Amino acid sequence: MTCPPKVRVVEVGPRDGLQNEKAIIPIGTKVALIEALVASGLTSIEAGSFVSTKWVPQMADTAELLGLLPARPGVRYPVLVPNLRGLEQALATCRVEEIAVFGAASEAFSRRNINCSIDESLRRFEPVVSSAREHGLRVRGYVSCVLGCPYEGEVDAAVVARVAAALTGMGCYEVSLGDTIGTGTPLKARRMVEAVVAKVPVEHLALHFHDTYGQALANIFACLELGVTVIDSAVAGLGGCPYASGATGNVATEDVVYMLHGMGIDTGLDLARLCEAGAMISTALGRAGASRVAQAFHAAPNRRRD
Ligand SMILES: CC(=O)SCCNC(=O)CCNC(=O)[C@H](O)C(C)(C)COP(=O)(O)OP(=O)(O)OC[C@H]1O[C@@H](n2cnc3c(N)ncnc32)[C@H](O)[C@@H]1OP(=O)(O)O
Ligand SMILES: CC(=O)CC(=O)O
Repeated sequence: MTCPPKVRVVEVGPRDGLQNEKAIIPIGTKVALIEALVASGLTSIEAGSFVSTKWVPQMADTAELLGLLPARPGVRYPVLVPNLRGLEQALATCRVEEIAVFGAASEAFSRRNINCSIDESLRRFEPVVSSAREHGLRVRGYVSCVLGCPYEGEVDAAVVARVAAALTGMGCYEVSLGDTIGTGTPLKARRMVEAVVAKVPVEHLALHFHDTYGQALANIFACLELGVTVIDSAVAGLGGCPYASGATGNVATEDVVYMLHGMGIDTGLDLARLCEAGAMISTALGRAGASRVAQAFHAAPNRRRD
């Protein structure tokens, strides 16, 4: 098997991980989490979203949060932006270097999540992407429901490829492929990425897999061989989507990094510190983290963690 020598991990815990928490998380806890993630070597940490605070109240403090994060050369705190209003808010913080627009490969999910059809969403994103780029921001794109939809079931990989190509075409430097409800399995994931790679160069793709059915690591493994070198994950396996009932968290960053390091793939990350960040937020949330690697290290504290 040929795998990339190096993989970039994009941490989405503070946004995707926390957006679905019922109790409002104190801003100090979010800052402490992000600081702990920075200490582990992460350089791309998705910090929040500029979306309707009625729809996702947990992200209502995003502007204030960004203002509390020290600027660090080489570290970015991307935010989700669904429309021009969100972009204005992001630009007003003077802290945002990168935004992400987020579409879907399922009509029903698109309507529930952002209240418009797939084509309407792409039309809506175009001025957001061009204006963001004019302001010097990097823009990432997401496609949700790439391996299944909570409302429609099966999703056609050709639609995933079409949406990913549209996002790339309008100027997204990278498109992250979201298995929002974690129903994917390895061969299906591989075939989906192959369909996308026929339209978007693999260097512009990232994997964003949720672990609802415990398949995320296997799915990532299956896609690494295709040349994908960017993986989204959330420390302690935090997460879920408010519009995908029953979906659990993202694949845990600790588990991804353990697997990659075990395969000789460099991430530049400190696994022990990632476990500390995961323990910190799990304690704050009052529950055990979902990372199997962190649990194993906790049970055998003298084992090497690199
Ligand atoms: C897979 C994932 O995890 S994706 C991430 C989770 N999902 C999300 O974050 C999506 C949340 N969805 C939303 O916020 C909404 O669907 C939107 C804003 C994208 C679109 O909603 P629409 O109702 O079509 O927008 P519309 O322009 O009509 O505005 C509706 C309300 O939202 C407000 N609004 C619109 N855009 C924004 C924004 N970017 N930030 C804050 N408020 C906004 C409007 O002011 C209006 O408020 P009001 O009801 O008090 O008058
Ligand atoms: C925007 C996202 O969070 C992507 C997904 O999980 O579908």
